[in-house]
Amino acid sequence: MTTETLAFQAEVSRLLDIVAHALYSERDVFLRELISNAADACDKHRYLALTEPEKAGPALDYAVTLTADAEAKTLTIADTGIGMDRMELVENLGTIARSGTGKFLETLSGDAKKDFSLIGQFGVGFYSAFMVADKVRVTSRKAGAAEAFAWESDGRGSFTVAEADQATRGTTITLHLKEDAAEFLDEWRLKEVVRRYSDHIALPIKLQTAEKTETINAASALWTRAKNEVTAEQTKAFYESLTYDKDDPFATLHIKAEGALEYSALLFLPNKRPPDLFTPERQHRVKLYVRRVFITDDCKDLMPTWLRFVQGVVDSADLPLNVSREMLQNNPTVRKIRSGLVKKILGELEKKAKPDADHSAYEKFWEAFGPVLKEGLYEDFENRQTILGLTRFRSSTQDGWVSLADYVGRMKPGQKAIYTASGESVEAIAASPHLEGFRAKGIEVLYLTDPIDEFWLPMIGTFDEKPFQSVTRGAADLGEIAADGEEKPAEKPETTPDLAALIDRLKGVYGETVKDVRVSQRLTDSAVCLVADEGDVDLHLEKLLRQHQRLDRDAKRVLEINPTHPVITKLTGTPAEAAIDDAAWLLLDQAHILEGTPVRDARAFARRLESVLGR
Ligand SMILES: Nc1ncnc2c1ncn2[C@@H]1O[C@H](COP(=O)(O)OP(=O)(O)OP(=O)(O)O)[C@@H](O)[C@H]1O
Repeated sequence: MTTETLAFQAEVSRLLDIVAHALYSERDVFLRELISNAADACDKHRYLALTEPEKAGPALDYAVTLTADAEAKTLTIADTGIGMDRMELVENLGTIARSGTGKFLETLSGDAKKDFSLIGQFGVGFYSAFMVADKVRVTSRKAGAAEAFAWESDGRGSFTVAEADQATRGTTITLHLKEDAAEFLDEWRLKEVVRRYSDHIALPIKLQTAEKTETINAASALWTRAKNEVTAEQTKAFYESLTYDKDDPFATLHIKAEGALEYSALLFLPNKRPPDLFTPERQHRVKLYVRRVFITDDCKDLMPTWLRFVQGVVDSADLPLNVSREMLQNNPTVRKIRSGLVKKILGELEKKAKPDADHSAYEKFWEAFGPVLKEGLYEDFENRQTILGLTRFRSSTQDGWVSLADYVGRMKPGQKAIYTASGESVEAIAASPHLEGFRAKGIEVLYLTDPIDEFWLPMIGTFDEKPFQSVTRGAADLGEIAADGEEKPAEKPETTPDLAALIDRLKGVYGETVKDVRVSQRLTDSAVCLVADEGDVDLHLEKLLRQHQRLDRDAKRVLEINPTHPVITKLTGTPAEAAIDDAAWLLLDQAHILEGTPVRDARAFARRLESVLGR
């Protein structure tokens, strides 16, 4: 026999060090993690037996068996799942493959009592064994293999792997319990933990004692039972097992579809974001079962990416049991199920978003998942109008969140468009000069702060037949809208010959640097601002594209000037022959600064500023 000693990956060592020395708030979660791994391994084997029976080996009943040995002070968790070969033992139990562990470690640092209950969420659940054990031995025999291997470690930097004896397929984890973890030898304590965390596991969890072996969980798939046969506690425990969220979900959907398409589903809309919500994979988290047999948690077509926060299970009666992952791609049944689920989820959200429903609950949900749901505005043509109705915005005239219907109801006489302003934050947008004219007339502007907003907005065009109009693009025609308290819009002031002459002189100075110079209707306090011409890339989008190196040249902007501002009136009165170059360039630079983009030539800017100050 050869015993090989290997070092843990540095991140694992760090994690184990924290695990071993922490004070725990809920260390019984180790059992949930190990049982969940064991159940996953059985699910994987069941799928293998259906799709590649030649690799599966002999049939065995699927079960997870717990055995406590009071004398040896050990607790074992054994399964008849897919098992691991030598390489898998080393890779799965010695390294951390998934990202996000760093984040988990961060949540654990500091002196506070450690919350390990989230450990499984970060894909490192196995290591929670070291919360209760000072030595862990894993023996495993992979499906179809003749030999077995044993992995062993005290969690202090290294582990060993050697050949082992094991008569049948599967994995057995033996925990040598720490002195203070003897409670996990007690039959009642084990039963209580299993009932709390693992009752929903759809295969039997057995407790073996000297006298007898008994099944200690309900072992039936919750989602296939009738709604009235499932208690609120069972549903909640299932939700917690999926999300690690101890609070109630925002919404629960227990669906039973019958007729042309037969499936059941138990889906949850959570309140809190999972840590990987914005990773590039944008993977959803709904598991696919076929007649209670787990098939995959990676059926891309089952749920659109813009609903990737939905958690739960879908169980189809129409797909074949031996459906392969390839067959699930572009599968018409899966597509129909998805379309049904999306309708149900959106219907539920519409109920929750109704004006007479609990506002704060919907807004909390919106704050967590609004940016994801908005991806649907861009991606899902069919459901676009429904999603638009669910969308909430911050606004220039209201506290809290507003809907488009609210906005349209408040539009001013003469107002034709829904005005929007984009930026990094509500504060940054609120401070922008582009809003001055809107504010002066009491016209509401919706604030858009999510990067996705720049992408869906051009696709949408209108809501309730009102076009969307960015306050930083095009010529804002506020002249037709009456200010608060006024009957009619004020007459537009005529452009005086002096002002027209100033505009010509400015155009002459700027040459090709700007696209145009014109009188602004949106400025009341500031002297100048830059806007995007109709049809050009809007200002905020340009900034975003540049941050991602997706833009190689600057779009030319229109400079708007405020004819009532003292600086502009002074320039208007300046004799035509006087040079206004420095002032003109300083105004343009100022417009760039206000917009949050760098001045074009910092040295020239400084020189001009000094020269003006020195006069
Ligand atoms: N009983 C088992 N049988 C077979 N493989 C196992 C077993 N326990 C763990 N593994 C393997 O070890 C890997 C690591 O387990 P760990 O609990 O640390 O994370 P995970 O299970 O991948 O994450 P998550 O808990 O989010 O599913 C698993 O992905 C699985 O491949």
